[in-house]
Amino acid sequence: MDEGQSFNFMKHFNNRPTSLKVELLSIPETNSARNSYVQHDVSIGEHLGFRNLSYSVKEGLFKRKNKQVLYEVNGGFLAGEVTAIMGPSGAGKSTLMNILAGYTTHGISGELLVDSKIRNENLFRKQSCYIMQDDNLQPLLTVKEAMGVAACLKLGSDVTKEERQTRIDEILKALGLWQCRLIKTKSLSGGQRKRLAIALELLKNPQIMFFDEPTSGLDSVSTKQCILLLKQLAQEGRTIIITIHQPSASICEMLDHLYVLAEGKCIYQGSVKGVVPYLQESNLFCPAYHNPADYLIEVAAGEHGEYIDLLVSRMGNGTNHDWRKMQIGDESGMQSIEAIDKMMRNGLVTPVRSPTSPGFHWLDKTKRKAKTDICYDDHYTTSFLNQLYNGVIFGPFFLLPFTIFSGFFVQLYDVHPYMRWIFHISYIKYGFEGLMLAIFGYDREKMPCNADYCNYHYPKIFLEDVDMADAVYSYSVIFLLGLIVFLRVLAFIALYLRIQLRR
Ligand SMILES: Nc1ncnc2c1ncn2[C@@H]1O[C@H](COP(=O)(O)OP(=O)(O)OP(=O)(O)O)[C@@H](O)[C@H]1O
Repeated sequence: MDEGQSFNFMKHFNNRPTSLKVELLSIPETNSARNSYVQHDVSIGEHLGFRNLSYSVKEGLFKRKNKQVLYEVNGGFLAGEVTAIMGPSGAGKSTLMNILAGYTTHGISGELLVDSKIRNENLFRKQSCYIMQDDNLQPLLTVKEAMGVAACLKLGSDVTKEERQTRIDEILKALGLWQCRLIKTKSLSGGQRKRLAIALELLKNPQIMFFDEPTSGLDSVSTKQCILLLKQLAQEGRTIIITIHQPSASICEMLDHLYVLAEGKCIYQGSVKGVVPYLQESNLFCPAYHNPADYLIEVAAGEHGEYIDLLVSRMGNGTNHDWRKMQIGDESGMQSIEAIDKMMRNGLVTPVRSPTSPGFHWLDKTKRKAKTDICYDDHYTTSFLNQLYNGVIFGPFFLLPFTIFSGFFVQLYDVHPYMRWIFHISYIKYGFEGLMLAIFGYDREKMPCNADYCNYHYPKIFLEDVDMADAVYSYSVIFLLGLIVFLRVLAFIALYLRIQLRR
């Protein structure tokens, strides 16, 4: 988070003392804290929910006019996830957040739920915290003093001084604030201030944490680390809800769940992966290279036409949870990971190091792509280069020389001897040769000819003409299989080196 100081706080955070880890409330097995590939069944896994939630305020002279801000919105946020409430300015994000956090209590109708039961507001206040944009830190206190004051106020009298101190130390170390414990809060950087605000709240170990614009005022690196920290908090079983303005694509990918408001209604709730296909079904096509979150906000702001009512009705104003199911990784990825998981359990496959090791990744990729790699265009666009736009640029570069020197356009003895080697490594040549031999080779009988003379009446003549009379089918098969193995090994080495370099 903070430049210059290599806190490496995420490492500390992962090794957090068990005292800071939350005993899950009654969060059912479906929560994603344990497995991001699990498909969620909101009806049983919902931690924080709201039904038909409306909010209106009185405004105008003598407060006679009624202004509706939220219109019977519904939603459910799971423990173990980071949920981002998004929407254009004035959509009702802060209003919804304030209601959910229990800050706004008047002018509301509808139900607020915890674990699918009407929530007890007193209990909820103890279980939750709200971290505002403005952190309100006392400028003249040091980090440790600020924690000490907060601990005296938040922890009950049954907690001894020593226990308080231990807890403070643990939290400061876990959040990478230990090195700056003696620094006055006014001298902290933006990222450190944000972490201190979280540290203060962690003293009472809340189950549900609300953050109003946690990334505002942070640079991109600090923003990323802030979201990572929130993800870690979520992975310990907490329900994390944030409001965020136009997250970058990389930040967006880190969010588990989006809840998007437009004009006080819900136009989308679901995974980040679901945004593009969801909009496509309403004929809203997010341009390539455009951040889907930005596009969604543009749609919510009405920049692409009158779609809000349609999206609200498709989303059932927040009752539709279908788009939650599109989790990280496409379905084929999920299936292959599940298959490899199964193989590992059965002892058929042993990972090189851990499920995130290059061996695992390579094996997974190999398995996932095995069926489609036979087709070369898929190979160069998705498997080899992995990105469509890279494929468009580099694909022809790799494909064209091998196509030209495949034996279809020019033949071996027609080209300069210096260039003949390309024939011998052209996978298209071997594919083409194998195909031709399978069709016309092996003493195939004469082909039908209705004219007086057919040059290729005898398939052998055709093979001689295309310079394949001496070609051997098994060589083609061996070359192509060898190439697949070679590329796979190369991919493994590349992945391995990449991971080694990162360490
Ligand atoms: N107490 C209030 N009195 C009058 N209008 C209000 C009140 N609270 C909210 N509103 C109105 O409700 C609408 C939604 O406000 P809210 O602050 O929730 O929007 P927002 O999505 O958080 O916007 P921003 O991103 O700009 O903060 C706005 O038009 C706002 O003026």
